[in-house]
Amino acid sequence: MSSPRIAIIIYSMYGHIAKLAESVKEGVIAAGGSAKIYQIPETLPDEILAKMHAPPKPDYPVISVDQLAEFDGFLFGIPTRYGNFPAQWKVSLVAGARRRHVVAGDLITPRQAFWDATGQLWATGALAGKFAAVFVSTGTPGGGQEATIMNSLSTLVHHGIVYVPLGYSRTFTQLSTLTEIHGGASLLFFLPSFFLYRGLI
Ligand SMILES: Cc1cc2nc3c(=O)[nH]c(=O)nc-3n(C[C@H](O)[C@H](O)[C@H](O)COP(=O)(O)O)c2cc1C
Repeated sequence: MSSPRIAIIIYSMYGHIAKLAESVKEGVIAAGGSAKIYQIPETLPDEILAKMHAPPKPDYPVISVDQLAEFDGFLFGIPTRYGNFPAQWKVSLVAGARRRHVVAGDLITPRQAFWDATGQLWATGALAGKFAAVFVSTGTPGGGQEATIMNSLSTLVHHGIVYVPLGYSRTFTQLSTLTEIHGGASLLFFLPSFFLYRGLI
């Protein structure tokens, strides 16, 4: 059986998700697979990013929504915004979709957010039956890691993408330890179940 084609797809403004993505990739390799890291398009103009003290973007290829159908599985990296996607991933409110950025007095129309550009894929079921997991970064330990993942599920469900949970069956020790700070969705632990789900190991 051929290896599943896995895309690690991230947005990272300050580099934390990018760093996590490298660990996630190591986890895929350790589980016997391979994966490539992609980043979604930035929607903010450079002037705004500079005001937000954002460092230069990581050096990953930018993925378009049309490429999603080429993969069997996804690992989505989301830096939380109040327990939800950042607008680069998905503009959650209708009002937000009409938002304008003001730069030096000029109005700049933001680019369409990644998930918001997947209507055609949704309507044709192009991503149905593919597999996905989500990893997040937050600024604070109780900052909404699980809320962010839960809020991503509606998008996955609409596409018919199967969410692969971490679960506790193989991770109880790691997730119940009180000796270190950790989240509840460490990809290194979840990945073997991803491959099990695919019947690959
Ligand atoms: C508008 C906004 C909202 C945020 N909301 C939260 C939040 O609810 N909880 C939290 O812990 N961090 C929050 N953060 C911090 C980001 O999650 C954090 O900077 C991000 O995970 C860093 O990832 P990155 O370095 O890959 O961009 C927020 C940041 C911004 C700009």
